[in-house]
Parts: sequence; C-alpha cells; structure tokens
Amino acid sequence: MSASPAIPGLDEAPTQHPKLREWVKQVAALTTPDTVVWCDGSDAEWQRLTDELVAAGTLVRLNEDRKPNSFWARTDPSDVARVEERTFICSVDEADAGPTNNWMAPDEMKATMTELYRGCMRGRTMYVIPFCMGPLTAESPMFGVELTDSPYVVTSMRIMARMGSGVLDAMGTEADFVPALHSIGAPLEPGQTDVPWPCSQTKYISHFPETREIWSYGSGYGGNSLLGKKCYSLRIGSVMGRDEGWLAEHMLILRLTSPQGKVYHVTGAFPSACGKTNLAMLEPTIPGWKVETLGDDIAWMRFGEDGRLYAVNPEYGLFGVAPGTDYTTNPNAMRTIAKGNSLFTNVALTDDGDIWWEGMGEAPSHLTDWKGRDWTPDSGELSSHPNSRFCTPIKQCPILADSYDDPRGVPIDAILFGGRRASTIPLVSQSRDWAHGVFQGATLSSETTAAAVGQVGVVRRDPMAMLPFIGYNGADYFAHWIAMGKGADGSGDDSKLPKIFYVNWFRRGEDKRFLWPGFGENSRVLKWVVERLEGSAEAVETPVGFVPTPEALDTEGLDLDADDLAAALRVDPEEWRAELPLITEWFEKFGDKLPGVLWAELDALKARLNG
Ligand SMILES: Nc1nc2c(ncn2[C@@H]2O[C@H](COP(=O)(O)OP(=O)(O)OP(=O)(O)O)[C@@H](O)[C@H]2O)c(=O)[nH]1
Ligand SMILES: O=C([O-])CC(=O)C(=O)O
Ligand SMILES: [Mn+2]
Repeated sequence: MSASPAIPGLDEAPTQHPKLREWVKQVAALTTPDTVVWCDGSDAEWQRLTDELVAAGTLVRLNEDRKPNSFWARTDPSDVARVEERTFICSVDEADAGPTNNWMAPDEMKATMTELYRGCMRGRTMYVIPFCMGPLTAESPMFGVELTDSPYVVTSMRIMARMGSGVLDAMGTEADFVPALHSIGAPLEPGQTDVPWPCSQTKYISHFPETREIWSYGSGYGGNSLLGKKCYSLRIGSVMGRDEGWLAEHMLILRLTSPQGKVYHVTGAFPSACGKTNLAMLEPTIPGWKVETLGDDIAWMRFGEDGRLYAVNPEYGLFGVAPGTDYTTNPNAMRTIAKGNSLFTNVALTDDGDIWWEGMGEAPSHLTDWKGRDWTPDSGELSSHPNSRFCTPIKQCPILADSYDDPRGVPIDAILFGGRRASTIPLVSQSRDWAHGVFQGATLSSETTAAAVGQVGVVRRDPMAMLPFIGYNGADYFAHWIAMGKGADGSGDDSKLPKIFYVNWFRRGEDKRFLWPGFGENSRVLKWVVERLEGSAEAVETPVGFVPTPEALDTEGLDLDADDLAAALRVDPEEWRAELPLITEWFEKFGDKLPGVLWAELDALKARLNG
C-alpha cells in the first residue's frame, strides 16, 4: 500500500506538543479533509472565515451602522437545538452513567462513530481550535482542543471561549487538554455544490468520562457543536469536579451591591431558557442597588483557602435566547449586541439589514424569517425560532464585573435554584439548611422549553437545572453536593457555605397571566435574599422553607395587586401533597444509590405537610 498523500496544512502545526500533533494526524487520516487549518484566533482569521461563510450563504453580513461586524445565520430547520435523545455518556460501566443519561459502551460508541467519521470531512477543511475554559492565568488552565469541519463553529468558538495562538503557546508541549472532535457529517463529493447549512440526519453527542474525550457528529447547532460549552464545561467538567472536589454547574454568576456598598455574589441554576441570562444582566428597579455580570450559563465552583466556595465563569461569550430580549426586559443584553462582533442564529432579518425577533417591540411590516421566507405580521407564524440565539463577546457587556478575569473567582453568598412552574412553587423560599437546599435542587422541576428538541411545556424533574448535563450517575451527583456541604475540610461546618434559595418567576394566575412581573423586578427578591443572609428580613416558616411575608418583600413603587403577590408567595399544602408522589417516583429511579439524606428530607417534608 502506498502512503496517503499529505494533507495541506497538516504538517504546519504551530506547536511541538507531541500528543496534540499525533491526535490531529490521526483524526485527519480518519476524516480525510482537503486541508487542515491551525486557528490562531486573529482578527484576520475572523475576517477570512466570515467572508467565506458569507460567500457560502451560511452568513449574511448585517448593516454596519446597526450591528457592526455582525452576521445573520440560518440553520437547517432540523438543526435548531440540543438533541438530548442523541446525547450519550459512554462510561465503562453503565451504572456510572446512571438513570438520567443515555449510555453506550465506549468501545461500541467509538466503533460506530469511527465509521461515521471515516472520510466525513472529504471536500472540507478541518480546523484545529486550541481553547481554554476559564482564565489562561489559572493555576492549572483548563485546556481543550476542538477539531471541526465547520467554519461557523470556529467563528462561534472565537466568541464563546478564549482560543487561538495564546492558548497554544500556554499549552507548551506537556499540558493536558480535552480532545473534542466535531464534524457536521456532510462530506462533499467532487463537483457537488454545498448547501448553506450542511449537517447530517444522524447525530451523536458523545462523552467518554474516564478518558475525558468528546465526540460530536451531525449537528452544527451551538449546544451540540461548541464543545467547550455543555460538553466540556458541564458534562466532562462535572466528572472532573466529582473526582477533584469541586462543582461544575449550569449557573449564572452575578455581583450585587447594596445601597450601603456591601457586596454579595449570587449564582443561579435555572433550566435552559428559564432566565439565567436575564437575571445575570439585571437592571434593578429598586434605588441604590447594583448588579454586575460575571456569567450567564456556567459556573465552576471550588473551595478557596478561606473555606468559602468561589465561582469562575469558564466562558468568554454569551449564547443567549433571542426572543423576549428587549430594552424593556434585558437592556444590558441589547447594549452588548449593539456593539457588534456578534452572530445571530435563526432570528429574523429586517429589510435594512438588522435583526428582529418576537418580543423586540413592534414588528416591522416586512421581514425575512428564520427560514428565509418573506414574513409580515399577518403571517401567522413566528419570525424567529423560539430557540434562536445571539452569540456575543461577554467583554462587551456594559455591566461586566471587574473580577470576571480573576482566576480565583468570586466568593458565593447565595445559590438560587429556579424552575418554570405555572403552579405550586412560591416566588422564593429559603432552604432550612444545606441538606434541605440540596433536596430543593434535586427535586427541581420545570416546564420544558425550545432549548432542546422535543415537546415544550411538559413538567419534568431537572435537578439543579443539570438534567441534560450531569456527566455521571445522578445519585452520585447528589451525594457529591451533600459532601460539598461538609465544607472544604469535610468537617461538616457549613457556616461558610452559600445559603440556598428556590425561586419561581413563572407562577401563573387562574387567567394564565404571570403573577410576578419578573426581569428587573427580580431585584426585589435578590434584596430579600441578602437581607436573609444578614438576618434582617422577615419570613414565615412553611413546610417547604422560609417564605417572605408580603411586607418583607420591598414592593415600593411596584404596581402589583396584593392578591397577585399573595398568590405568588403562597405555599398550598394541597398542591404540595400532589408533588410528593412525583418526587417519590423521581427518587425511586435512582434505586439504592440515592443518598439516604434525600429520603430523610422527603420524609420530613411529608411530615411537615401532614403535621
Ligand atoms: N416571565 C418571565 N420571563 C422571563 C424572566 N426572565 C427570563 N424570562 C424569559 O425566559 C426566556 C429565557 O431566558 P434566558 O435568561 O435567556 O434563559 P437562560 O436560563 O439563560 O437559558 P439558556 O441559555 O438556554 O441556558 C426568555 O424568553 C426570557 O424573556 C422573568 O423574570 N419572568
Ligand atoms: O446549549 C445550548 O444550546 C444553549 C444553552 O445554554 C442551553 O440549552 O442550556
Ligand atoms: Mn444553558
């Protein structure tokens, strides 16, 4: 057999890292791209790739006066969200994937996917993207390298992660990295014309927790293809956290300053499309309070030397839900995207080359919709996909906290768990203690959203908002949370740990209206939370935790019906008794592995409800 001809670019590796060079060679030999490009992350590279994507019809350049250096992208209508059914945790032992994940044995998955990858980059370029999740100045920077045949992924990764030459240099020749292989799974035969959004009907998003590898195939959509995000920072990250004593969570991070100048840090875990980005960038409606953003989707939390829990945002950009974002709901997101340098995917295009989506003021009389068709307000369809997204540099956020780049992170005072529930769950409740807070997180429930392919609006358990992202057995994950509550030294002293609260911005009245105005008004709930930390706010002890009295919540200047507020805060024993069998059924899924502490919490809740 003759040696296969050299692939242009393959040997131009700007690194001597032997493992990286060898891996890139192996993948190139398997996937047979026409060329290999080592990404440097430069402006020139962005310019070249976006020009190519415009020429290919994947991107449309937006009006420079409206959105400078920004682009409109439309995906294939079948490739619009995360594919949870096609997401796999391929641990050696099936029990380590647990009852909440799809599992396949690693050998079997690798054999299946190797056949899919064989020749899959034919006619395309393979890009090598060195990236780092979290600051490069960290004691042990969290490196990854993504190989992809999608230039859209390269441009998105440049916004979402620290990437390029600086990362490769920092990796030297020895650094460990997470190898993350991605292909859209759409080889081009000679003479075949490309489509604007190539992808495959066959999709696999696979994780190998023991070897810390990611293999993704068939989808170009962000959550499936930007492998530093959900795949690395949550699924593989949660496994690293279990092994090394830290937490990788689906959480926003914000810094809150009181009128007295006291600073607090809060994280919040809400399921996909349930309000993290909005809370992270909140503009308080109460005078004197200030919110600064640290992260809108992912928090890595480790113990500091002082025994407190510190959070870092591993990401570098925002990949936010577009519909509903407006100057009235999230003005800071609007100011962030107004600076340009952004990608907009599956939103609508205005006739003057700007973007529009549902919830952004009055609809223009004509648009091009996310499927590329003419749209008018009479079309009777949404102009933008409900999971359409803006992808924008976090450094453009006007309220980014100055501690954002600090590799030590920020000390967390409070953790919020929250779901989207039309009934039952009160606006806010404080957990009784850490174990009760873990119970609140472990039983978190929420209506499904368009962020994942599947039915929308169905209530499901979404523990810690991590259901699609826990990279191992959910029962072990709960045990890890309980163990973290024993403190940095394992002594059981939880006094330095954040206090845990459970929120619900989405409770509805009988007429289906939201009872609570939400958005900027959520600052009133944050104020109550920090006053609880200070011990100064009133609360009533209910069976589900401490709930504010209507007077304890600052409603100054808020035009809210007293009955609505009472209904938002209400703990209805009947509604809660209806939850009990659902929680029991949920816990039974985990069999013997479920920590006894959680069964004890359920028993205690039952006793309080029936007492
Ligand atoms: N009623 C109400 N809706 C909200 C509130 N906060 C956010 N939303 C809506 O919830 C949707 C999703 O909000 P995001 O903040 O983007 O969700 P996220 O949690 O960051 O989502 P992912 O990026 O998918 O993880 C948007 O349509 C918002 O307009 C709120 O306080 N009240
Ligand atoms: O991963 C994505 O596609 C976007 C996201 O934040 C989520 O779904 O939670
Ligand atoms: Mn998310």
